[in-house]
Parts: sequence; C-alpha cells; structure tokens
Amino acid sequence: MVLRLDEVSVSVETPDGDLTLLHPTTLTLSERRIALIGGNGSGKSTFARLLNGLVEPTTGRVTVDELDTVDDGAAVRRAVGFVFTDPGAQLVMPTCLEDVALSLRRSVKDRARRRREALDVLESIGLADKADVSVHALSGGQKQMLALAGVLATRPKVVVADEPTTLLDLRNTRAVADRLFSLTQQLVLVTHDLELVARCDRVLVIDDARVTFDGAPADAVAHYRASVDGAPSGPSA
Ligand SMILES: Nc1ncnc2c1ncn2[C@@H]1O[C@H](COP(=O)(O)OP(=O)(O)OP(=O)(O)O)[C@@H](O)[C@H]1O
Repeated sequence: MVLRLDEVSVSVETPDGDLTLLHPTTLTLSERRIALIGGNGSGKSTFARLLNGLVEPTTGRVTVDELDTVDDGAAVRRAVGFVFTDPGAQLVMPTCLEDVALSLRRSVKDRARRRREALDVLESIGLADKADVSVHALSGGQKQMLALAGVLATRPKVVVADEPTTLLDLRNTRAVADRLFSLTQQLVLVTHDLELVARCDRVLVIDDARVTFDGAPADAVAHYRASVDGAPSGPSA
C-alpha cells in the first residue's frame, strides 16, 4: 500500500492558543515495515492516527492507495487496522470469543460461521481455551494478543500499531513483536523499543511535531540518540 501525506499539518485549539501537533509534512510510505520513533509528546501518535483517519489533517491530505482518509474514511478504516498501546481501549465485549466476533460482524453475517471464524482466530493466537473467559481475566500480554487478533480478523492491508509492547514484559513483548513482524501486511510501528526499530526497513524520527530524520534504522537511531544527548536533561515539555 502507498501511504501518502501531502502538505499535512495538524493543529488543535487549546486555552493557550493553537498548538501544532504536526508541522507541514509531505512524504510517501510504501515500505513493508516502517517505524516511528521520538521522545514523549513529539507527535508520533498524531502521525500514526492520521494514517487511518483517527486524526484528520488540519491542512493537506492523507491518502491510502488513493483513498482519502477524510472523504473515504470507512474504506480507509477497513484497509488500515489500528492497534492501541492499551488493549483495554480495544477490548469491549465481555468474553474473548465475543470480542473477536465483534470484529467480524461486518464481514461475516452468519452468526454460527462468525463464531467458528472467531474461534479459529483465538486458536491462531493460542487463546482458544479462553474463548468464554472474560477479557478482564487475561494477562496484559494475552489482552494485547487478543486486541491484535481482533484487528487481524478484519484482514486489513496495513497494520498501524501505537506502542503495542510498551505495557508488556520482555516475554510478551517478544511474542507480540514476533506476531507483528510475521505479518504479511504492511506494518507501521510506533515504538520506544530500539530492538524492534532495528527490524524495520525505514524509520522516521519525530521531534517537536516534525519529521527530523527519515532513513535506515541504524542511522535513525544514531540521529535520535544524538538529539537526546544534545538536549538539556530532564523530560521535555
Ligand atoms: N487533542 C489534543 N489536544 C491538545 N493537545 C494534544 C492533543 N493531542 C495531542 N496533544 C499533545 O500533542 C503532543 C503530541 O502528542 P502525541 O500523542 O502525538 O505524542 P507522542 O509522540 O505519541 O507521545 P508519547 O510517546 O508520549 O505517546 C503532546 O504534547 C500531546 O499532549
């Protein structure tokens, strides 16, 4: 898929005046695995959310294979699945089976078939035995796997994942990352995990609402480290 930002900026009104979340940006993303890195509050989530229309550009256009994220919002959301940091944002049904089945409600109208397909999805992520268990009874890693499975069940062409391993321990980080990197779909990954960054084809460094570097993982990480080393210590505003 070709993800294109054409002179895209994002700003919001705040009590203190307009706040720019992304300065005008033009670029085309077609690589299989793309990482977005940068400090807290730099604008990574804003950028990621633009790609499936969760955030709309204030100026310019975002397109996904020619589909406009504003004008063709429903089609874009079918094509671009979004995985949140906190799976709680995504798991809305009482049981695991019902949650995956909810993702299938548009594509599979027959209830019995939907249930079978949802069970297949649970099987594929090793959670078949949890089908009738409450989503709240799952561990953090299991919840993130279930949220990812719910997204994959809709067969998106692109998966955008916003810090999907941030809340996970090392074992679950590896499990979720291995699943993400085994996808045949295009992957756009927001992460602070430099091991995952190294597995990507292209990396954008975002700093203060701008893409400040765009290139190969090693170069991007070097740029990011240099920007941190050169900055005053302590959390940025
Ligand atoms: N709707 C909004 N209204 C006001 N401020 C916002 C809004 N959305 C984001 N921001 C602010 O814009 C900045 C960029 O936010 P964003 O979530 O894109 O950053 P991020 O790089 O993903 O950060 P983190 O790594 O901490 O998740 C932050 O300072 C955030 O508080």
